[in-house]
This record gives sequence, structure tokens and C-alpha cells, in this order.
Amino acid sequence: MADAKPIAAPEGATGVLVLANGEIAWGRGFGAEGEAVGEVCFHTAMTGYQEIMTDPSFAGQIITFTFPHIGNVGANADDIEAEEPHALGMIVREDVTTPSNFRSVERLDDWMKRHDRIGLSGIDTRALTRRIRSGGAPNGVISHRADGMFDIPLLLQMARAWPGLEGMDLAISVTTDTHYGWEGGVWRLGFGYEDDLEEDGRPHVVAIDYGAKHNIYRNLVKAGAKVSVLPATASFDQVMALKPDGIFLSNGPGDPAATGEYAVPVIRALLETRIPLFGICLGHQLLGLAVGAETTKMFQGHRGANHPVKRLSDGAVEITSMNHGFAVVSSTLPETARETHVSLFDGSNAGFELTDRPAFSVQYHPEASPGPQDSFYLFEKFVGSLGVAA
Ligand SMILES: NC(=O)CC[C@H](N)C(=O)O
Repeated sequence: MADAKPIAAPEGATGVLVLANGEIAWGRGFGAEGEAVGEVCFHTAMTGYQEIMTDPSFAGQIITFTFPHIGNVGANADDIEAEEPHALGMIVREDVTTPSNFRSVERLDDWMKRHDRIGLSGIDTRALTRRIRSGGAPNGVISHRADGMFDIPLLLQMARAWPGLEGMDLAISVTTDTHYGWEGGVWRLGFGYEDDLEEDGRPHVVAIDYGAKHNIYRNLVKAGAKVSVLPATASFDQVMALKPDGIFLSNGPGDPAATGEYAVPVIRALLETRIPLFGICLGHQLLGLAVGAETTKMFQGHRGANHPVKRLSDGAVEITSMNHGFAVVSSTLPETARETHVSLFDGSNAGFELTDRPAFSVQYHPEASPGPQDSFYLFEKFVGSLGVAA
């Protein structure tokens, strides 16, 4: 590869997508210049691109938006689910245009550039999505070079050398590095914080952050809890030192089996305490692993804001926000776990509860952001079940 030379792109192309199988799509780069390598997936939400880009669960992924006009409402300081974007980049159909929205403070392409994220427009996203649907989510690289010079063999080598999400623990790279309390914002108190916790009548939820979205904490607080956040590597003793009334396992990126290597023993010990526990997405998968179920890499994953899920207790359909590429294999759930929700797209597991412990979890995102609010009730169900510390 050493002597491979950059080649000039076709007229007007300043960006390119190179898939590990050698397929190439030329487009126009925007945002930061450079390269990003990861799994190329697609997302069907029509709105909420900033929330999607900042969702830490998207670490390691390049998002193809199926909605053709992305960027129309610009960027603002509110529609973020973490301080920084975590998705590596975006692939879109149309060029980003001047925003038209009263909340916009910045163009999307400028926001992408400021946060060192690469965008690629002018791609036939419909064809790419069909390719992902039929062939699974491929590894690939996007490159943005304003001079239109690309070293295709090198890009191909990068795409092929990327190991893939399977076996990858990414929670460790996006989790918080300290522990803090959450109250509509963030205050960092560091360890020793347990002595400052006021008894104010609200149940105390200790959240383990594997890559949590802000709107989960907002919803827990709205449902009446006070929330403390601990890093993904928190030990049983660190969780218990905060005297939790409830324990929350967050969403997050990567392969649950890899994160489970350190998370599962802690979750198993926490289950023994019989303190109520709630998990979302990666947290749901980790709870599954903790009770002996298996997780598997899905063919193409579920990413969108209108995924129908059937609630088995009463047959109601919840329209949900989803973002996952791994799933709990329902047939491997133990007898002590009752499936509570299934995806109406493919019948895959979308939630379960334990029959011998006060613990439940869902594969989808009840906090939405973006997406419908059908499942907000789960936060009330969880917080409402917590005994208030005397
Ligand atoms: N949103 C999430 O928590 C994603 C969980 C896991 N990383 C998956 O892709 O399935």
C-alpha cells in the first residue's frame, strides 16, 4: 500500500464513502476534514439529528440519515444528549442549507466542524440503506478533503483494518470519569459526595453511566427522583456507598458482552440486594447477561423514531425510539425473566422483567430524544416503585 498515490475525485467531489468490500460512493464533504472509520448504519428519524449525533450509544458508528433534508433547523445548545457528538459522522442526501428555525444558533455544518465531525452529502442514501438492509451494516470510512484528493487504497485499508463493533467495549470510552449529582444540569462533587446527600424525601436513584443520554436523567428527575451518576466501572461498594433507593443501568455504545465482562458481576451483586433496578438499551442487555441470557449482534439493527413495540401485558402498541445493533436473545432468557415487550418489526425482545427480583428493562428508548413519548410512563413506574429513604 505504501506507494498508493492520492487520486483526484470526480469533478466537484470533496468527500467519499469507502466500504470494506470495496464499494465506493463519491459525494461532497462538510463539517470537519479528515477521515472517520466505523460501522455504517442507517437511521430513519425525520427530526432530531443533533440528539442522534450526540447520543453516546452511537460511538463507533457513521449514520446514514434516510430523511433527505438534514440540517434545515440548524443547531442549538439545547438539543444535545451529551456535551459532545459521539457518532463519528453523517451521510446525507442533500447538502446542508441555511437554517430556518427560531431556535437555531448555528448551521449544522459549522456545528459539525466545531466538534470535529465529518459529514458527507450528495449520497444516494436510499441505495445505501437498501444495501445495508440486504447485506447488513458494513464497516466503512468517510473522508472529507476540500482539495478533492483521495488515497482510495489507503481508505480501503482503513475500512478493512477496523475490527468491527462485535467484541468492542466502548462504554469505557464514553462514560463519566467522576461521579456527580444530576439536577437538570450537572454538578460535579467528586467522591465523598455521599456525605452531602440531603434527605429531601425524594427517592435516590444511582445511575451507572455506560454512555447515558441526558434525557434519561431529566425524566428520572421529572418523575420525582434525585439522581447520582457513577462511571461504568463503578464497584458494588461504590454504588452501595450512595445508599440507593433505586439503581439505573444506562444505554451505551458497543458490544454488551464486552462491557459485561466488568459490568455483569456488579449487576449480579446489586440484584442480590433487591433494590429496584431499571435498565435501558445497553443497560437492558447487561441485565439480560447478568441473569444468564445471551446477546447477539443483529443483522442491521434498529435505529429510528417510530418503531412499534407490543406491550405483552395488555397488547398495547408503543411507538418507540430505537437505537441498537445488538439484542437479547429471547429464547435464552431464564425462567425467572418474563418477556414484557417485543418488536413488531421482527419479533425481537424489547423488554423483560424479573419475577424474583424488582428489576425490569427495555431495549428501546423511553426517553425518546428524538421520538414519541408513549413510553415515558416507565420512568414513573420505576420511580413510583422506590421506597423513600427515611
Ligand atoms: N442505545 C444503546 O444503548 C445501544 C446498545 C448497544 N450498544 C447496541 O448497539 O445494541
